[in-house]
Amino acid sequence: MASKLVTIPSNSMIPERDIDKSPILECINLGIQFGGLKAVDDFNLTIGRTEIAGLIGPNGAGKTTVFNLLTKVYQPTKGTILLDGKDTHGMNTMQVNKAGIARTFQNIRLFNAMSVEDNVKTGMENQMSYGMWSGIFRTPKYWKQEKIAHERAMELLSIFHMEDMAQMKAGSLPYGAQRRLEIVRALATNPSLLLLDEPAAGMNPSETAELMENIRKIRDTFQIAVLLIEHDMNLVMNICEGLCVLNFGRVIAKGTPEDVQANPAVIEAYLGKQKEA
Ligand SMILES: Nc1ncnc2c1ncn2[C@@H]1O[C@H](COP(=O)(O)OP(=O)(O)OP(=O)(O)O)[C@@H](O)[C@H]1O
Repeated sequence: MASKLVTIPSNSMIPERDIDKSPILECINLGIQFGGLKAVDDFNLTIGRTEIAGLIGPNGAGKTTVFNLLTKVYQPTKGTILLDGKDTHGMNTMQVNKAGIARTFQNIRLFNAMSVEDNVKTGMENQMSYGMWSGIFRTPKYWKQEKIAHERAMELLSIFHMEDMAQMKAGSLPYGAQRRLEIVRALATNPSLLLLDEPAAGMNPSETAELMENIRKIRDTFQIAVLLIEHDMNLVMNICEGLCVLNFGRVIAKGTPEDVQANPAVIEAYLGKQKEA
């Protein structure tokens, strides 16, 4: 047990139950520079296999840039990202998704003209093994995989009680349901780490409360890790087991929500500003 503990960085936020397992994500001295701007610098973060972690900080702190680095929208200028112990260097967005990272976006990005079910199925494309010809000629292999995809899509939609919406156009859903659909689509890729970029943005308090329950349910059901960016402090403090606070691209605090809330640097950089608002 002691030797396993040595591999976990002392300042990590990993919860007790994950401490004897290898972390799902390790960012080591990660950084990216845009011209003269170090948008993210010396970013170190370790996430446990079933941890719900939060990435917070003021506007422009570098949170979404971290997500873009993890998902290879941007290649880091320096540092290393280990996903389940494997270096993701050189991977592209599709490859890193196949390796286990899925995300949602700050601004909803659904295929509005497609049905809810088909939106979910787009998340499964990585796992489909029938070729173009099977698709065109609708071979038995195609229908078999379609049946499996349909059942899986309905099962995932049921997490959010959205089965009845399966045939509706995604663009016609109410706002909160569109946000939930984005999460379902991300889950359809079978991730081991789910990145949620401001999942509660634009939601009313009861939708936010339901979202919190659903994030916990996702973690418990699929035994995966969740890293979320969120400005809703109530949600963050309630649901996250560990928090990492960014300011001007650098980590200024890490720890439990209680530790972070009491940290003077955080109060000044972020929470203080919120209180004044
Ligand atoms: N492609 C890019 N080119 C140049 N600068 C960029 C690029 N992407 C991000 N930045 C800059 O990097 C910094 C961090 O931006 P980022 O969007 O990651 O912040 P954030 O913490 O997610 O902010 P918010 O909470 O407002 O979404 C900002 O100064 C932003 O202007």
